[in-house]
Amino acid sequence: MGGVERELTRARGAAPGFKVAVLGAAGGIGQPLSLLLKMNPLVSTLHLYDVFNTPGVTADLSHTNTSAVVRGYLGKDQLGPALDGMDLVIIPAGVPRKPGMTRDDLFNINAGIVRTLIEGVAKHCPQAIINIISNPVNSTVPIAAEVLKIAGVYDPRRLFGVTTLDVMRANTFVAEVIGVDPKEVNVPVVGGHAGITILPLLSQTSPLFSFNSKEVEYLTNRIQNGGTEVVEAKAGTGSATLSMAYAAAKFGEACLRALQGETGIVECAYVASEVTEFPFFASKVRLGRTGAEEIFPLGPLNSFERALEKMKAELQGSIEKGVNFVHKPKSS
Ligand SMILES: NC(=O)C1=CN([C@@H]2O[C@H](COP(=O)(O)OP(=O)(O)OC[C@H]3O[C@@H](n4cnc5c(N)ncnc54)[C@H](O)[C@@H]3O)[C@@H](O)[C@H]2O)C=CC1
Ligand SMILES: O=C([O-])CC(=O)C(=O)O
Repeated sequence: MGGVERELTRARGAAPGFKVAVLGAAGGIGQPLSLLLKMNPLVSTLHLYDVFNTPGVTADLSHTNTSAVVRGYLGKDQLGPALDGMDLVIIPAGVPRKPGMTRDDLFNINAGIVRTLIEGVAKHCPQAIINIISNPVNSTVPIAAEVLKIAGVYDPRRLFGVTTLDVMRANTFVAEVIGVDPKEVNVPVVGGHAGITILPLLSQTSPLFSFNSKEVEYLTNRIQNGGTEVVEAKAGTGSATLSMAYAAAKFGEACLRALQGETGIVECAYVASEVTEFPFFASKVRLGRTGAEEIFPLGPLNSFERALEKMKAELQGSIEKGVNFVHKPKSS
């Protein structure tokens, strides 16, 4: 960067707003997510970190005439500067699924990536709100929690697994069935973010609607398998990127609005929780200046939804796998 550019960047860096880092910014989710964040007036500084192609993505994005200052960081030596002073860190780094794979099949690669990135967060911006997108979310969030605990900076209110795409899918598919604008629909989706751990509470859909058993079965299946629907349609080239970027931008914005002091913001997310027997569970969360300020109980469930038992082994197993990963000796 030349002297004049540096001066300009420095001057613009003083604009009010939040500092946001995207880790995995050059990827399928990272690029459109970074574009949406660059368009967000709440963001004053946007740091793009990846192990690949961030100079190109940064140069490209920096030509959009919105006020956020965008800076690129490439490779692990630049992780520290990418994270210094960030208010919000969004993590879509890691490999996506191919047809025939489960999210858990990504564990062997993505667990280590998330551990390293969270070690960076613990060191360089321990106060930041963290939004984890990298799969398997049911395990990567417990991994992050353990890493933050070891570093002595764990605040469970600040750590979120992003499940907004499950809610967006639920709202979209329910709106199709009842014939309304998806913007008017809100379906809480609880549990986790994989297969049967994704539990849409169709009995609590707003506006209230009474589905017959065929509709419940169809909607539950479609919401639980929404990710696989995209993986199969993309036929080996990846998983949901555009819808996920939109979902992550929405959830990130909700976190920033809450940090700014807006009240009454409620979103579903996968968080440390005492709402069920599971130490991590996705449910409705009230966001505030300190992160997840209130986790709502599940509310009245019908007999279909009460089948939490069905997800028990899978969710508990994924959580334990994440915790154990951090406590076993590093292989490299
Ligand atoms: N939570 C959710 O609802 C969803 C989660 N995902 C998950 O998001 C993740 C990313 O998906 P895509 O963007 O489609 O994948 P992608 O492969 O297109 O992009 C991933 C990016 O991460 C980068 N990366 C790899 N190792 C890294 C490291 N150590 N540090 C920083 N960056 C690193 C890669 O260079 C790449 O640019 C996958 O694990 C996928 O399963 C995808 C959709 C929805
Ligand atoms: O299905 C995948 O692998 C990606 C994902 O989590 C989703 O789209 O919900």
